[in-house]
Amino acid sequence: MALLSSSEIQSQASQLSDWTVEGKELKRTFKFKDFVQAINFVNQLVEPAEAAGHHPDLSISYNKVTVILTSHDAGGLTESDFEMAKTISAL
Ligand SMILES: C[C@H](O)[C@H](O)[C@H]1CNC2=NC(N)=NC(=O)C2=N1
Repeated sequence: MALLSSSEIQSQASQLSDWTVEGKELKRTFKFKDFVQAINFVNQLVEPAEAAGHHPDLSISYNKVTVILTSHDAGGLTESDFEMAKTISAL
């Protein structure tokens, strides 16, 4: 998947709420009631990530899950990252 230009990134990001572009990453923190709910959310990510062959970088801190999307192969943001952000937002 090809790297997006900065204008493509801006236009894609404008279609997403609650995600921020930070350098070569698309980032969002989700907050839950407790750790179990946070882990449930992480488990829900597994199937769409496997289906897309595109995997988020995750960090979990008690009831918060930070999701970072970047295309490691391409070395930056691609269409796959924005598609996965939309998929995750819709869970
Ligand atoms: C072979 C396999 O498709 C690749 O290793 C995929 C797997 N998942 C991936 N996920 C992400 N976020 N970036 C990648 O470059 C990537 N590469």
